[in-house]
Amino acid sequence: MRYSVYNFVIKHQRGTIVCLLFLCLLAGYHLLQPILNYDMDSKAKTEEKSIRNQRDVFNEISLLKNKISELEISLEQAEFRIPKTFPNIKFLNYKDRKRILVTGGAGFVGSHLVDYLMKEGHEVIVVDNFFTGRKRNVEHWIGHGNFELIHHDIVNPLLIEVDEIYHLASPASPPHYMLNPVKTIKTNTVGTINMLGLARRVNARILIASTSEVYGDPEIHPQSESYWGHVNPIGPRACYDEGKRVAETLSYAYAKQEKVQVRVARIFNTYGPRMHMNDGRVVSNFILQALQNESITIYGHGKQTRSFQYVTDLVDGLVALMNSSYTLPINLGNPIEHNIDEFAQIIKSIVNGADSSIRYLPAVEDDPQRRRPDITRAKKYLNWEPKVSLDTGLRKAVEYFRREILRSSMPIFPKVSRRNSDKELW
Ligand SMILES: O=C(O)[C@H]1O[C@H](OP(=O)(O)OP(=O)(O)OC[C@H]2O[C@@H](n3ccc(=O)[nH]c3=O)[C@H](O)[C@@H]2O)[C@H](O)[C@@H](O)[C@@H]1O
Repeated sequence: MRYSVYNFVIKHQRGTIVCLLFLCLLAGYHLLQPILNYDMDSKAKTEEKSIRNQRDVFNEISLLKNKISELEISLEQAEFRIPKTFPNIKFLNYKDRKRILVTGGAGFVGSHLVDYLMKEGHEVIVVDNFFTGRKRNVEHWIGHGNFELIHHDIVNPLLIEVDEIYHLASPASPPHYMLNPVKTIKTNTVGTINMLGLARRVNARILIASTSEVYGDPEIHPQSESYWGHVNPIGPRACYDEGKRVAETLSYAYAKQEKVQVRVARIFNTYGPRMHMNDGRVVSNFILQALQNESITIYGHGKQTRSFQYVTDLVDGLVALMNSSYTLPINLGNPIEHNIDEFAQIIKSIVNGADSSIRYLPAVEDDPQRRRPDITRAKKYLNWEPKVSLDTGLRKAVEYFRREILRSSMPIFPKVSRRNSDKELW
């Protein structure tokens, strides 16, 4: 039998091979089919997955693109706001360099004083609660080795080591100081006690920023330092007027009892760049109204008078007073007097194209009717008098407010390089 199968295979060699091949192919097909099917399934799935992945990647890319453009905007703003180099300063050796504290140093007057002291080469410590002060006013010094900014309310004690203190912290614009009268009184009384206490502890000389408002609605004209004033102790301005009067009283009590070296500046109306857009005082109000062709608001009859000094003149006076040996109060102001009606016309003539009408509003309660400093003392003891004319100063203020309006109307601040700009730091 075995022999016959063998013979049959030998005899039909080709047919047998073909049959075997066919059987092998059949078996192979059955064996490979699941694998082939699986491969096709997985290929489809992989394709689907890769499409999904591509979609995810695309979404992520557009999210990242949005993030990048947000970062680009922030960077552009930061580049504009924070110069990479600092304004030039003088070099002072260790012996001449003082550590100077400026309370309210991020405010309008304070920040101009900080610029002056920094440029002179001193170490300056600014303390501000940012109620009316703004970081922006001193940001060109942030990061400088001689500069320090402390967010602190002087109503609470402060323990630092300094050689001199300029105590300027307090809101000064009537709408601001009337907003929270209790806080205004606290700042000028408790805050002043804290600063006088600090001056006593570290044996520092302290300059107190007082005000023409200590004269109230004056019955003497012009006002000299010997005039005791005419203040309504319970009126809406009393929180500031009486607060500053107590600050002066405290200063001389500490001088007499604790031998603290005090200097007292009675500051008259001051204006210039870095005043707040919503400061509410006459200079900023009139300029902003004229620039925007809105009507100019005069409170009362407009015959009340003021004398306006440019901020850098005031800074020169403050520094001269601090460095002098004169200890009684000193008026710092510009003796050129204008009534508010005239002042409105002056602003209109300086702001090109201003077409504002004049609108008379009810008078402000207890508004001082005449104010002009007698600066005989300042001339005699400090050799100081204002240098900047009203026209020059107002043009700078107008330019500043023009930029502020532009700035507040733009989503991204205009790219203006302020690097090494020693002239205009605002
Ligand atoms: O600028 C300053 O340095 C002084 O400003 C204020 O004193 P005040 O003179 O009343 O300041 P303004 O609010 O600018 O008022 C000046 C005059 O203009 C008037 N005014 C103000 C704003 C306005 O829109 N329209 C207007 O007619 C006021 O009624 C006032 O008669 C502060 O009380 C002082 O401490 C500060 O030293």
